[in-house]
Amino acid sequence: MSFGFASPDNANLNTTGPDPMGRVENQQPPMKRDRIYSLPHGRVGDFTFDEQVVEVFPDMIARSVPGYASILSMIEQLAGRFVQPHTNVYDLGCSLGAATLLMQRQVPRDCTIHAVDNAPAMIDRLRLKLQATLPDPNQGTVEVHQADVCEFPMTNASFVVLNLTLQFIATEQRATLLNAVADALVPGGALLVSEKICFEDAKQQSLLNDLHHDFKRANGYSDLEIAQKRTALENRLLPETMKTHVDRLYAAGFDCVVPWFQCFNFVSILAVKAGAAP
Ligand SMILES: C[S@@+](CC[C@H](N)C(=O)[O-])C[C@H]1O[C@@H](n2cnc3c(N)ncnc32)[C@H](O)[C@@H]1O
Ligand SMILES: O=C(O)C(=O)C[C@]1(C(=O)O)C=C[C@@H](O)C=C1
Repeated sequence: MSFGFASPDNANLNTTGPDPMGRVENQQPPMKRDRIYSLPHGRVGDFTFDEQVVEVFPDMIARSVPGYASILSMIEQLAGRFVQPHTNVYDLGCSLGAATLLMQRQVPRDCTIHAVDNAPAMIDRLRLKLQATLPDPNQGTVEVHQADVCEFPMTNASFVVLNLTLQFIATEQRATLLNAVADALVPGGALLVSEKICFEDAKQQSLLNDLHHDFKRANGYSDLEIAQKRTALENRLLPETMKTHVDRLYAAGFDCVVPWFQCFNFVSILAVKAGAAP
């Protein structure tokens, strides 16, 4: 089945590489296709961000998350708006630094972007990627940290990104993490949270789940791949409702909480701290 939209599949991602947004550019190395769940697994283990996943991650996320490239593009735009001079930017659960590298284009040299992830394979690959990039003296610097975002100290932050990361944190730890982000933000600073969500209404849940699976099928995943990945994520990716997210962000002390993006069961929310930027 093929649709008219520019899916990662019809963008021919096998022969050319992605830029940080997952768009096609010729100067990048070829992106490896995700075939992790293409053959039957005797027992499907819990999903982990290990070497095997890291190897195919850009292809996997682009073919699995509807709107991923759009969200990344807007993260760059939002960084341009919210990052304040002499502050820190945090990319929590940075993976291979897709958001970090886009934000860096908007972040002045007196700022530091802290790219944080607890998966050693992700961090090793990100460090190699950064070593291969010539630093631009006009842009902010990137510091890479292999750490648990729930324990990572944050201070003097103007923009914080949790792009598809909160969903992997134990639900009982989420409020503490969001409170820490709200405390670390300067007045007028902002947090962006992108998540897979669930729905209280059974019909909405079933419809958007089906539409997500149609999206995956249209991007070349088989029913077996979809089913096995679903099993692998069952205890690892724990979606919550939009109301749970919004209420918890207000409870953390944010002044304005607004869902700005939704594609099927994936959303992105912007939460702004009160006060004017100096
Ligand atoms: C779906 S990926 C995030 C994608 C990435 N933000 C992007 O925009 O391309 C989730 C990431 O969160 C990381 N992660 C999950 N739990 C974490 C934790 N407690 N501390 C740090 N990183 C975590 C995983 O290792 C993984 O790289
Ligand atoms: O929900 C799914 O089926 C997914 O594959 C989603 C998802 C995510 O949202 O992070 C899960 C694991 C990978 O990181 C890439 C995509």
